[in-house]
Order: sequence, then C-alpha cells, then structure tokens
Amino acid sequence: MFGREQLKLYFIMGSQDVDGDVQAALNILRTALQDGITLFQWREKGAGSLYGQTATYEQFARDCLALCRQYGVPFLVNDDVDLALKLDAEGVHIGQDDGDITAMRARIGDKILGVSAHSVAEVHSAEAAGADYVGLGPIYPTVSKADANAPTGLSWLEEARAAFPQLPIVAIGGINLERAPAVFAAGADGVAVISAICRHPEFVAEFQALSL
Ligand SMILES: Nc1nc(C(F)(F)F)ncc1COP(=O)(O)OP(=O)(O)O
Ligand SMILES: [Mg+2]
Repeated sequence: MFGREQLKLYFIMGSQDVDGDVQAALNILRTALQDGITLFQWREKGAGSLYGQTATYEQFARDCLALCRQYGVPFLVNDDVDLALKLDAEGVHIGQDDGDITAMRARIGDKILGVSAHSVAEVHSAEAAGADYVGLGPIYPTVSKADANAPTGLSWLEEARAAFPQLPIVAIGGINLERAPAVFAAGADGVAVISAICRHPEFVAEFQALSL
C-alpha cells in the first residue's frame, strides 16, 4: 500500500547521471539506501545511457533492484513499463507522453503509479486515472533532463497543493539541501533528486540531519 511518506527522499538515477560508470552508480545507490532514501526510480535514458544495449541495460536494472530489495526500498522504473513488469518492480513513473494513464493503471494492477504533471488539468486527470502520486517540476533549473520544461519555481507547487490538499506530491528539479525546506513548506510531501546525490552522496545523511 502506497503512502505519501514514501515520497520523502526520492532518489532517481541512471548510469548517464554518473558518466556511464555502472559500478559507481551501484555504489552511490548502496550508500543512498544505507543512509535512508525512501524511494528509488531507475531512469536509464538519454545521451550516455545504456538504453538500446538490452543485456547491460536490463542487468543494471536487476542489480539496482537487488540493492533496493536488500534495504526494503521500493524500486520504480521510469517509462519502461515492460521492463517494470518483467522485473516485478514495485512501480513505474510515467510522463504525459508515455501513454494513457488509465490504461497504464490497468496494466500494472496495484503497483505504484507515479505521473509527471505540469498543470492543474494534468494533475486532475492523473488523480482521476488512479495515480498514487504526481511529480511536479522542474521547480528549479535542472542539469539532469535535457528536454525539461522551464522551471516553475515554488508557485506551481503551492497552486497544486491548494487545489489538491490530499494528493501525494513530490517535487523535482534542481533541488538541493539549501532549497529543500522551502519545497516542503510549499506543500510537497517529498523531494526527488538526481544530481544532488550523484554529485554529492553525503546529501542523504545531510538531508536526514535537517529532520524535515
Ligand atoms: N522521471 C520523473 N520522475 C518524477 C518524480 F515524480 F519521480 F519525481 N517526476 C518527473 C519525472 C519526469 O518524467 P517525464 O516527464 O516522463 O520525463 P523523463 O521520462 O525524461 O523522466
Ligand atoms: Mg517519462
């Protein structure tokens, strides 16, 4: 059963986020799990990723999944629902261009379903279609997604929280230790980070010390 508290510190990573170094990626994930991330999204995508190299792509996913299972942290797959089902992942995260949300909910059963949303209408349709949470952002400029929308700032997060008081919401995009408190204050249940951890693995321990 999904709960909003699982969004608290949501790590997202692919080998492309660590210059293609799979072993470094696994070490960073292990440390992040030991230090207490609450959710992990495997996002192997874009330039420098293993996408298209099927055997190594899938093996890397399996290795990340095994680590998450050791620490009891749900393993979600970005975009690739076929792989998520093949690996029996705990869930998937899809964007507005990744297919019909209602059909996705039917395909994955009661697995965790996360959906990116960039407007009140998109949040409403995600909620109506059975999403467990929505990802809002990029809140700040991001280095991790080449085709990201323009940063929204905190106002979009505040607007969405006001319109959907009960919906689990995670914020993403350029979030670091300094910005995290304001993101929670604006109404997020959690923060999703890529480079904050990949470039500074101590982030998780430092985040925990904030007791947000
Ligand atoms: N992957 C994501 N995860 C989140 C999460 F909610 F987990 F924080 N929010 C937003 C995205 C972005 O998802 P999408 O718009 O499909 O782009 P991409 O497939 O390139 O990631
Ligand atoms: Mg996507």
